[in-house]
Amino acid sequence: MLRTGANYLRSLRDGRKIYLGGHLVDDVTTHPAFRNSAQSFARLFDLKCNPDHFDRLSFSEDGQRHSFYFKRPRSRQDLEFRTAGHKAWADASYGLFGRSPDHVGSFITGMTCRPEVFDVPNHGFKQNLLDYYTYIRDNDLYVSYATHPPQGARNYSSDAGSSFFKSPALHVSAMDDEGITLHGMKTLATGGAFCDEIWIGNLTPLAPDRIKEAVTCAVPANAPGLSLWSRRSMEQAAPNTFDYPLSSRFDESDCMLVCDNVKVPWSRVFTIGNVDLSRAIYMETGGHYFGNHQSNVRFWAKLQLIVGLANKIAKSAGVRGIPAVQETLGKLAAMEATIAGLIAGQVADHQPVGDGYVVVNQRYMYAALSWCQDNYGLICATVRELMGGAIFQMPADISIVGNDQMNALFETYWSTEHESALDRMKLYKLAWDLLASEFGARHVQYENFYAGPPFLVRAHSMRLAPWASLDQTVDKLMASYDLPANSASFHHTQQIEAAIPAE
Ligand SMILES: Cc1cc2nc3c(=O)[nH]c(=O)nc-3n(C[C@H](O)[C@H](O)[C@H](O)COP(=O)(O)OP(=O)(O)OC[C@H]3O[C@@H](n4cnc5c(N)ncnc54)[C@H](O)[C@@H]3O)c2cc1C
Repeated sequence: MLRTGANYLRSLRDGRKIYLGGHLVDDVTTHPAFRNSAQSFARLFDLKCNPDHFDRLSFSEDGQRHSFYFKRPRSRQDLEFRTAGHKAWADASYGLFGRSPDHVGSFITGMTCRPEVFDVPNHGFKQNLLDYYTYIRDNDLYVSYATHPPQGARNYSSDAGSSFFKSPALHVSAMDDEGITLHGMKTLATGGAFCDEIWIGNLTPLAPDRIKEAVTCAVPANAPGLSLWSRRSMEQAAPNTFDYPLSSRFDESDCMLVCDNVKVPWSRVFTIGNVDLSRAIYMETGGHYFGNHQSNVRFWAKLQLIVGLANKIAKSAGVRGIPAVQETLGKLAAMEATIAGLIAGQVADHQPVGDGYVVVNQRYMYAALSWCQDNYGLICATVRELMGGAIFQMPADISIVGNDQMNALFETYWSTEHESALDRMKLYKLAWDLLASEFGARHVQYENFYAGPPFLVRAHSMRLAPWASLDQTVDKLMASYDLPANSASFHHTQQIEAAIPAE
């Protein structure tokens, strides 16, 4: 089934508990902190149902139509289909929704490509995963995830054996025949305000004694006892769309997940009590690779917006003909081509996974992730430098057009030969919102941390690098030469010099 935007919006009115400071949000589809962004998510759902995009954004299986990211790929063509779907969706939201439904949806799809990893004695976790995949696929559900302990948690001893578990980190506080009970806090469900379901897990490695935290499960966003503590809403802080075109419409939300005796039936539990397995399920299946490939594609869409903006800014400022500026634009264009190439390479050099499935090239995917982490801040700083002081030369806000006399002066003095004053203001307001506003600053932080801190992302490249073959390259070169022909006399001279006492 493919859900329409209207159907999706209706399902968000489900009594979920979202706190904005001390205020309980009654309905995210109408609340000024969330309503425009909810509409932007709804448009993604509508795009899938649009006949023009039908074949690109959905596929048929088991007699039903499904969203593209639920496709389990068996060939390069299948991978290309998935990548094109991610790109079309990311283009529709300009790469600004990091956790669009195809992110965690891809993680879960990737896990089902090697479900035997979930197979542990006395539990039906493998079947639970496959059933959950079918459930979210057939109902076209949007899943977000919270997979890290809260920062404060590392200062507590886990005290796993005691009945009183001191850490604030989310953990299993009880279990019975029906299922498990969750208590505590988890970091950080981006999209939490807008999703149907939340996947709870562990992408940060857990210390061996933190067994109670080693749980993987899924809960509906309106589960009794679950609350989402949202950061400040940038949508609400934006006075209008002209001055803040992105904050006002693409604020995807980041929420801490707080569980107060949340009951989870066994059918929604995927790992429990196994510290290593709770993390291995992502890396030893297709999960981490499909999910983060989506992130690479989404980044590419955002970079295309940024590089396009840089070009327009250079034209608007009348500096595009200057060689140094052209060099800067060339550097940005090369960066855009780099990420495009890294994405294409992942598909071209795909790898087998599980029983007949394929996954994007794992090393290239992590290389792209690492490259994005290293370069996003630099890219933003480069374009901000191109902007000069433009934003501060503009009137405070769009209310200028409401004053005829002032507006006439504005158009007289601020227009250029090729651009109206209003068009210039529109361009710079957009650039500022993307690169420098609170929304822009959040994106810098997002690109640096959403896949875990940089040292953890680099650890994946360390883990997968073909060290033996890299060493062999060095060995081969070193074996191609030896001691100099006159080495005997060379050593003799050295020995004599060493034997002479220093004065
Ligand atoms: C905007 C945003 C959105 C996010 N969305 C999600 C989401 O949807 N789902 C989700 O699960 N998570 C999400 N995250 C959480 C993200 O994965 C974590 O922020 C990340 O794992 C870092 O954890 P932390 O914030 O607790 O920082 P910490 O782990 O406390 O790190 C703080 C600093 O210390 C450094 N540091 C810590 N330990 C080490 C070490 N051993 N060696 C070297 N340096 C170290 C880090 O690199 C960092 O610079 C999001 C984060 C951000 C910022």
